[in-house]
Amino acid sequence: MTEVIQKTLRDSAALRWTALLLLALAMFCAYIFMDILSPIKDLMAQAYPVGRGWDSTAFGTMQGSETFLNVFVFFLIFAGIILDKMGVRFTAVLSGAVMLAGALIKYYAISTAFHGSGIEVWFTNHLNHIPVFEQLGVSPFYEGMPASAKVAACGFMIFGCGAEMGGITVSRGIVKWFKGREMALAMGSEMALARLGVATCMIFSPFFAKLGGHIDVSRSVAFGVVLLCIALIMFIVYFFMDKKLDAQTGEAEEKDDPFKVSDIGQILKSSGFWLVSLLCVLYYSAIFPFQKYAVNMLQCNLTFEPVPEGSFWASTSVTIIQYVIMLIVAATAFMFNFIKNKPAKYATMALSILFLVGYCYMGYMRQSAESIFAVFPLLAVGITPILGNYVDHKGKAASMLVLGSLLLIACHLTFAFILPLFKGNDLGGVVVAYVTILVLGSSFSLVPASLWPSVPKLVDAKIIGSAYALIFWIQNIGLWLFPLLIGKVLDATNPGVTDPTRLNYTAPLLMLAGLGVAALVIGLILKVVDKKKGLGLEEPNIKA
Ligand SMILES: NCCCC[C@H](NC(=O)[C@@H](N)CCCCN)C(=O)O
Repeated sequence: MTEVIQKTLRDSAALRWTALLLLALAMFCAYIFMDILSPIKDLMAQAYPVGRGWDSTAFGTMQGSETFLNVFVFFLIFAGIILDKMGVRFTAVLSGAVMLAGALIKYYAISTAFHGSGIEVWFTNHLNHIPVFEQLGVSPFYEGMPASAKVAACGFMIFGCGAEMGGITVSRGIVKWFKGREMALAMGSEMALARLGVATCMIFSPFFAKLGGHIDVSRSVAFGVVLLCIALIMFIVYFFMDKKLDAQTGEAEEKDDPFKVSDIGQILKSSGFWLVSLLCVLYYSAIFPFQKYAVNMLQCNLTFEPVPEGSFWASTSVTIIQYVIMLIVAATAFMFNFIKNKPAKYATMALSILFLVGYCYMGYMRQSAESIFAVFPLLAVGITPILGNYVDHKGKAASMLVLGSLLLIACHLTFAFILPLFKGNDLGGVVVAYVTILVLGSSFSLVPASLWPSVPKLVDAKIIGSAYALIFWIQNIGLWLFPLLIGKVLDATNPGVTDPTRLNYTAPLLMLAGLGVAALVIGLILKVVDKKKGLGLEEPNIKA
């Protein structure tokens, strides 16, 4: 008698990768919105109608608001509980709707309709002091903050809740569909698409703001809002796939064996969980906050020759060509994971490296810090899935965390002490900058590709959502604190410097290298604990 094996959606590679694509595309859109105003800080500083009159403090306060509710109102903890109680599909759609609601508020604050409205008058006169937060010294607004920045910050806080909720939901969704299969490759691919989102935003936000020769900053935000509508649609389509999967497996995770708040105690008792969380906050605090200052750090340490107006290197078409090259690098690097034939595999890799070199050359010819730093997310796009694939088949996640921290330290020290030696040496400085950024990009692939897929090895599947939420919450404290600290250290170590391209970045870079040292120590302890307790972090995800 032939046995009939019941196949579910996740047994089909095409369908589980489709589920991943839906989740990853939604996060791609979310990452674009996260940084939508970052590349147009200079435009936002100009007076209305070109910009909105935001000085650096207003801009920085608005940018920092993304993590505010997650950290200080513990929203992420609630998000984790919602995820464990309600399941992946419900939370995915909820996070998409919350992101969109926050984004619409931010769009309204920056639109021309807000200017001169009653709401603008109200916000100008209110919310300058919020006693409960002021006592903690963490007020989200300040006296004199432009009303548009305040309302945009409110929207961004709400968006941040949705985005981080989306982040933990997607992680849990990937565990649900890929556990025991190519889980790290799937997580690596999702993060690669997120990095592509950052690069897309860096290129297209200024493009939309300046479209047609007439500056309108709200167009950039509108572009982000449209993408978040697409993100919500992706989550809704995923909802139906996930529902079908549960119907097939009969898992109904939210009904059987329901989550209890007391389960969180179980997570907190795991030493592996604490070590991974600490490593996460230390490592990411030396990366994401640095990303916000990196362009300025390069401007301070490199010498750029202005590119003549009207030349090819100053044109819009070069932006588009660079973006297309970026997509080719990403696509060829991704294909590398799936090609079995060895010569074809290495030919694809060579092609990817060739286009990467072309991309770097274009960055150099454009003579701007932004175009040089744009290679940072690109390298992560290319190699995060490759490293994820390695973790799936060979393991070694804890060793990769140690190596990633070592590279992080080396890069920040190079930026602090070696790069300034090349000031005035155009080509030498750019080569040192590119090599260091590329090494930092490898580190930024090693750690995420090994850290996130390790979490399911540390806690029970039933409470994985809360575990991811707790890690994100701890990480968000660092993401809120370190951009502020970098600014303060910069001010303290550069008294009287008024030219923003002449700042000395040694002290903040040393602080970031210090975070790397702490992450390295935690990584080494994690390796010891892993061996002693048999956590399985060095083991492959796919057992032959
Ligand atoms: N499925 C998501 C895995 C985590 C990816 C990770 N993102 C984060 O850690 C976010 N909490 C922080 C995003 C902050 C951006 N402003 C990543 O490596 O991107």
